[in-house]
Amino acid sequence: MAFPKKKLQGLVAATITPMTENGEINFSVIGQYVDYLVKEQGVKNIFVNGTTGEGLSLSVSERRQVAEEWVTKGKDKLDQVIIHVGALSLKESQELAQHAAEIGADGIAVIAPFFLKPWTKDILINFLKEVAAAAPALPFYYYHIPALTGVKIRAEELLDGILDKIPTFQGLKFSDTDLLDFGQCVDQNRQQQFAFLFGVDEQLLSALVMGATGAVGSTYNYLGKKTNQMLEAFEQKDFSLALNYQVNVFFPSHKSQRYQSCFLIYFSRLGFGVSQTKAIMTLVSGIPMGPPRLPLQKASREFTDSAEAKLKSLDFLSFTDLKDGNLEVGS
Ligand SMILES: CC(=O)N[C@@H]([C@@H](O)[C@H](O)[C@H](O)CO)[C@@H](O)CC(=O)C(=O)O
Repeated sequence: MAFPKKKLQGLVAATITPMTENGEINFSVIGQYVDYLVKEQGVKNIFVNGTTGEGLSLSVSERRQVAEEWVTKGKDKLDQVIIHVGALSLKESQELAQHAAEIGADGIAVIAPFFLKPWTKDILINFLKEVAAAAPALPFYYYHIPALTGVKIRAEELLDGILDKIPTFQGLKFSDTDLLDFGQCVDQNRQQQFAFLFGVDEQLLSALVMGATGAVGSTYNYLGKKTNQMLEAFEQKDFSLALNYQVNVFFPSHKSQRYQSCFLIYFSRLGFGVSQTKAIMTLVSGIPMGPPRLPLQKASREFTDSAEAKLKSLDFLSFTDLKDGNLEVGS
């Protein structure tokens, strides 16, 4: 099957679903959100209704509306809009896949069903195949996130011969820390033009070494610009600069001076997930993301106050030059 679209590569922001204080979806800020990603973060690909977007906590009707809003507002601004259409019900998943095709999305992604689970590769493939068939003109991505789905079938095993079963298969979104599995996926599919999109932001540099062609993640909503600089350094083979970005932005040593100023490590100590992502994105972008939906809880006041103080101390919107390995602005 020939797709007219160019290969999905580079950074893909896993979008947040903005909500009002009373838990309804706040469609009114999505246009502004698109502009923020493109202009402030240099990110032109998005992944909608995934984990960060609380896709599985939305009704089917809400998922359709959210997808539609992103496609509409992203028209002529974004390069690719990928819609996550995974669901426990095959029927719902197919409906969402068909809908994504109708509204002009650029691709669909599906996680493994996670309540009544597929226990073998063949069963999982059968499920994915049925969903993909509902949108036969759209590129299909498998979203591998075993820690959340509990489906531990190795991605490398799943990819073996996948085009025979799912002709629209275009790539893998790999949200797991098993870099051996990821590396094998890349290595064993060198003949194919698949996209290998890594989903553990703090480990992206290692995944680039293993052959990642792009990345999907929550932090690219507000760390897109910085991470693009890391991708550029990697591309230029300036590995020490690339490492500097990854280490400074995501995981400096606990003992180092930088620890106090590091972004993700600092926040992960306070507890980091979708709720905290919403709070940080609101602070950094100025666009209200609102609370998450139950069963998630709003980030605590303690977290938000502490995050705000930290962001101010880091002068977060204007990082100093990382070439010096220095992120310690005003702290
Ligand atoms: C479990 C989880 O939410 N993982 C995130 C990461 O971007 C994660 O937030 C980041 O690596 C920080 O830990 C993404 O893989 C999820 C994602 O892409 C999505 O929202 O679908």
